[in-house]
This record gives sequence, C-alpha cells and structure tokens, in this order.
Amino acid sequence: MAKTLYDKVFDLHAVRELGDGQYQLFVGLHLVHEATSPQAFSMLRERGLKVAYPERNIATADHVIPTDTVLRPYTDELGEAMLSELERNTGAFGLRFLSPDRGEHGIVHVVGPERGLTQPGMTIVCGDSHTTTHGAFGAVALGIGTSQVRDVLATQTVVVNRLKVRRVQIDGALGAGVTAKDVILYVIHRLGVMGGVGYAYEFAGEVVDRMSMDERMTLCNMAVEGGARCGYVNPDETTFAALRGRPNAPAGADWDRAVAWWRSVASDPDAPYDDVVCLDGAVIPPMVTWGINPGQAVPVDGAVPSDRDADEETAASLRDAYAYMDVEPGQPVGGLRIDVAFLGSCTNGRVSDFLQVAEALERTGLRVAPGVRALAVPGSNAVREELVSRGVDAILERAGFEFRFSGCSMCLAMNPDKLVGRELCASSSNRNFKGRQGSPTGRTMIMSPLAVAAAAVRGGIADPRSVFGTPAAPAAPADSVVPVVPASRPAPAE
Ligand SMILES: CC(C)[C@H](C(=O)O)[C@@H](O)C(=O)O
Ligand code: SF4
Repeated sequence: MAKTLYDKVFDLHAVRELGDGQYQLFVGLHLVHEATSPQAFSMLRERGLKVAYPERNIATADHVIPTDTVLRPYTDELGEAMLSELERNTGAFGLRFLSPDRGEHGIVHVVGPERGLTQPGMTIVCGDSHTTTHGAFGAVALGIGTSQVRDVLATQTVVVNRLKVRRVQIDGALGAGVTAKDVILYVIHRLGVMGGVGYAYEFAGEVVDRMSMDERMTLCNMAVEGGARCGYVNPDETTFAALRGRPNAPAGADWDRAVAWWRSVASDPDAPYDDVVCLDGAVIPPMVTWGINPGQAVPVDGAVPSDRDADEETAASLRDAYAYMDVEPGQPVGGLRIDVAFLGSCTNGRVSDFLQVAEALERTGLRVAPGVRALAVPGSNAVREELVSRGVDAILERAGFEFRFSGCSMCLAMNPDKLVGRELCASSSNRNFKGRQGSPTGRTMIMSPLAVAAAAVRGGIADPRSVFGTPAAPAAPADSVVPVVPASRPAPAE
C-alpha cells in the first residue's frame, strides 16, 4: 500500500501500539541540550537508571552560553552552572558532548545536520520544539518534554501519538528577493498558528524541490509555529549531496546502500494524505510579523490588519497585539523604527544566511543606521569558522554588525544577550511572543535575514528588495551551505 514518508518511518520505528492512537517509538537519535535535560538526568539518578543507548544520545550547549566570549568560567553564573551541570551529566552517563571548550558546540538544530547526524528515515527527538528542523532531511523529528527526555535516556523509546499528514504543496517560482523564511511565515499566516495541530506537515512542490538544505531547514524549523508537531521534506538529490562526506554519514559501499534506503522512505507518488493544501509560490511576498505570534504577519509593504471583520476571539488577540506592540490597525509596518537587529538562531543562523546578508551589504556599501544595535550570531562554531574563513566576519563588522560566538543568543535570551525595556527588534528568529527576547516589555518582529539587514541599515522596517535591489543575492551553492565540521577550538575572545 502506498504510504507517506511519515507513515513509513513511523511504522519502521513503532515498538508497540498502546491504544488510543498512542505508540511506543524507537528513537534513532536523541539530541540533548542544557536547558531541558537537567531534571531528566536527576530523575534517572533518583531511580538508579542508566542511559540505555549512550551512543544514540548526543549533547550540545546552546541556550545559556554567552556569545561575547568562549573563555571559562563564564561571568554569567547561571550559564556557567548550567554548562557545568551538562558536562557532569554527560560525563556520568557516558554521552558524547559537543563541548564549547573544543569548539564543537552550536545550536542543537544546527550541529545535528552539519555533523551528518541527521539523516533521512530516522526518528529524531530533542527536548526542544524546533526539532522539526531535522525533518528537512526526511527524518521524523519531534520536540519532546523533559519527562520524555528522561524516558528516551532510560529506554531509547518515547510514547507519542500518530499524527495525520498534511501535504503543503508550494508550486511555481518565488519572486526575486523572497526567501524560505517568507514562505514559512506566509504558510503560517495562511493556515494559522493552530492550523497544524494533530498534523505532520510534508512540504513539497516546485518551490521546495528547488530549495537548498539550509532553506528546507528554515521551512521545517517553523512548522511547529504553525502547530505541526513535525515538518519534513522528502529526501532527494539535494539531501544526498548535502550529506555526502559529513563526519557521521555512511561512506563507501555503505553510502550506496544508505542512499537506496533513503530513496525508499520518501512518500510514494500515490500516497494518501489526510489533507492537501496547494499554494502558489509566485504570490508570496517578503513577510514580517507585526504582532505577538508568528501568524500575525503581513507583507513587508503591508499594514497592521484591522479587527473590524474579525470574530471575537481573533479581534481580542489582535487588540492584545496592537497594545503590546504599540501599533494601530491600518498603520504601515514599513518605517517602524527598530532599536536592535538580530541575525542568527536555528531558523536563520547558517552559513548561507550570513553570506546572503554580507553579499547585499558589500554590494551596496550600506552601514547599520546610527542608534541601532546589530548582532550577527552564527548558529554553530563550525558556521562561525566557515564565515571567518570566507571573510564574512569582516564584511559584517565593517557594516556595523557585532560578530559574535555561536549560541541561541537573543532568540530566547536565556543568556546575557537581551533586549532592554520596550526595545523593538528586527529578528531572523522564529518566535515573537511577549517578552521573548529577554525584556518583559521588549518587542520582536520576525523576518528573513535580508529583511533584518534592510531594517538595520534603514533604522526601521524596510523592503529588502528596495534597499538592496533585486534580484537578491543568489543562494550559496548546495555543497557549501552546511559546512563540514572542523573540530578546532574557537579563537579566544579578545
Ligand atoms: C528551551 C526550549 C525548551 C525552547 C523550545 O522548546 O523551543 C526554546 O528552544 C525555544 O525556542 O523556545
Ligand atoms: S535558537 Fe531559539 S528557537 Fe532555536 S533552539 Fe535556540 S532558543 Fe530555541
């Protein structure tokens, strides 16, 4: 019987059916970070349990680590304490730890793919909602909670519900200057932030087929912001080319066998879907959020929507957003003054994101506007080293960006990188919730890296197509978008 990738991978990993739509699923790869693992390790200790398959559990540090230095001990005491705890836990339980001290660290959703750990046909979990990112490689990748982190450590299995599958088919061609970030903001705006609840999103169609792996990761990263527990793209030649030669990818005869198997897990052409949504790529504009959830987005040359014809619940959430963001219905988003520009995160902190911005800044000679604090934070240390080797750090710094060490940084501000007071931030991250970037009253507008750069140089929200001209920088070649990881130590901070 024809099947989707989701159903094939799910069935191959289902250990047993528990009833009520629940299954015990074997986990191929469990990624661990410092924010959601401490309690899980404590629970193992309390029960005297070991980690069942240590080699299938790999840890990194991302949420709390500072980005202005790599020198230990960190001056931020909480960050230092949480990192030390992760070091202790991974040491005691025999997990591989991608240590900042060896320059191996990075945001969990950046390091998995760049190390070739993320592969098609796998089940991947992590105590982090944006685990959906790994679906870009044709994996079934799910965010889990801390008690499930405990379960996976102890048994390498997790109890999950089987999801329905919605094919989100985007055909046609994107306009010049329109990026994967705009596509996913558009999808979420159209289908709603709760539209994907109960579904896995299979992203497909001509637009997705043409995307690089970096772009597919941006797309899948935010599937969860549209309510989908999992998002994926069927593996194809782009996927295989990106995996070839990576440290943990199969090699030699194993490679050919793996590729044959990876092809076989892709959705069958006649696979049945629970729902299909078809979108035209040509009509997608550069998007920017104006409100307090990722679905409250408009074209960058659009205006804050009115609550006039909205149902009561929507109207209430619109009014909440107007008040928090200090905007009015009908007000154009273009020109809204920003205080901070943040380039980075697991959504858009990869090599091609920074290359695209550097190309635009260098070509136009534009500089960050006075009064704007602009941060460029690579998603991993390997990304940072690749950017430095290409001279991208110098280009960004000449244009007025601070070029930092890698981490989650101001995406969530569980570290010293925070907004202050009512500051408004143009951000390439994925969430614009109230207080998300570290100040309880801080404001976030989500957009593509190019739009962040446009806002940085204009001092306010601006259409990247008019600031930098079109067509925008071509995407980086597919073989360079995810660097093959070096294992060197980061250069010490000045
Ligand atoms: C800290 C972690 C639990 C959280 C998540 O699950 O996504 C964070 O990464 C985020 O982006 O909000
Ligand atoms: S970069 Fe942001 S979204 Fe991604 S894992 Fe870190 S905090 Fe979460």
